[in-house]
Amino acid sequence: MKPYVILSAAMTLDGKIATKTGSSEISGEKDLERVHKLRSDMDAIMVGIGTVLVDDPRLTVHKVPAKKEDNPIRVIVDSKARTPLNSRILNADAKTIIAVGNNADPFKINNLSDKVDVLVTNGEKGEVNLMELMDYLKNIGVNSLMLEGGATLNFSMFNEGLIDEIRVCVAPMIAGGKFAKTLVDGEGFDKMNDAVKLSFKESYILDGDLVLIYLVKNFF
Ligand SMILES: NC(=O)C1=CN([C@@H]2O[C@H](COP(=O)(O)OP(=O)(O)OC[C@H]3O[C@@H](n4cnc5c(N)ncnc54)[C@H](O)[C@@H]3O)[C@@H](O)[C@H]2O)C=CC1
Ligand SMILES: Nc1nc(O)c(N)c(N[C@@H]2O[C@H](COP(=O)(O)O)[C@@H](O)[C@H]2O)n1
Repeated sequence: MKPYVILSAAMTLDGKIATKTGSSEISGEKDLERVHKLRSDMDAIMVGIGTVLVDDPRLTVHKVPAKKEDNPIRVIVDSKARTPLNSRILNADAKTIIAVGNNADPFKINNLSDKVDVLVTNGEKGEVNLMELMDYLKNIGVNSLMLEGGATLNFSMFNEGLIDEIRVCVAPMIAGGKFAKTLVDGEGFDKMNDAVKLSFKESYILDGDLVLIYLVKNFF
C-alpha cells in the first residue's frame, strides 16, 4: 500500500535543479504560488537529507495565504539520522516524521525523537526502506505525498516504481556544470529500454516558466 506520489520540482532548461554550489532559486513567484497551493492540497511532503542539509527548507505553505492545518506532514529520508537539531523542519509549524535506516546512531535517533517522530526502517546497506516508509505513511492516513527531491531520492523513488505523477517547472535558464544536480541522478538505468515511461497530461506557461505534467506508466 502506498500514497499517490507526485514528484514536484523546478529545473533549468538544461535539467538542473541546483547549480554546482547548491543554489536552487529557479521558480518564478507565480510558480512558487502554484507549488504552495499544491502543498496545501497534499497530506504529506517528502525530501531527502541532502536537500535538508543544503536548503534547510521549511516545507510549509508560506507563499499563499494558509493556516497551520494546511501544512502537510513533513517526511525526511535520512538513513543515518544526520538531520541537524536546529533544522527548520524540526519546528512546530507542522508534524514531522524522520525515516532512518537500521544502522543509524541510537544517540542521534534519541535526540531527534525528543522533537519529532522517528521511524526506523530496514533497508539494504542501512538506507531507508522506501517501500516500508510508503506503507507506513498510507497506514497513518497519508493518501497523497508530494516528493520535493532531491536528485538522489528522486531516482530511488522511480527505481522502486513509487512515483505516479510528475509536475515540473522548466525555467528559462541554463545552469550548466557536470557537478550540478539534475532532476533525477542516483545510479541511473543501464538501458533506455529500462527508462521510466511517461504519458503527457498538461502544460502551461506561468510568467515565462513552463509547467509540465506527466503521468508515470507503472508496470510494477
Ligand atoms: N529545484 C528543485 O525543485 C529542488 C532542488 N533540490 C536540490 O537538490 C539538492 C539535493 O539533492 P541530493 O544531494 O541528491 O540529495 P537528496 O535530497 O536526494 O537526499 C539524498 C540522500 O538521502 C538519503 N537516503 C536514505 N535512504 C535513501 C534511499 N532509499 N534512496 C535515496 N536516498 C536515500 C541518502 O543519504 C542520500 O544521500 C540540493 O542542492 C537542493 O537544493 C532539492 C529539491 C527540489
Ligand atoms: N518548486 C520549487 N522551485 C524552486 O525554485 C525550488 N528551489 C524548489 N525547491 C524546493 O523547495 C524547498 C524549499 O522550501 P521552503 O520554501 O523552505 O518551504 C527546497 O528544499 C526544495 O525542496 N522548489
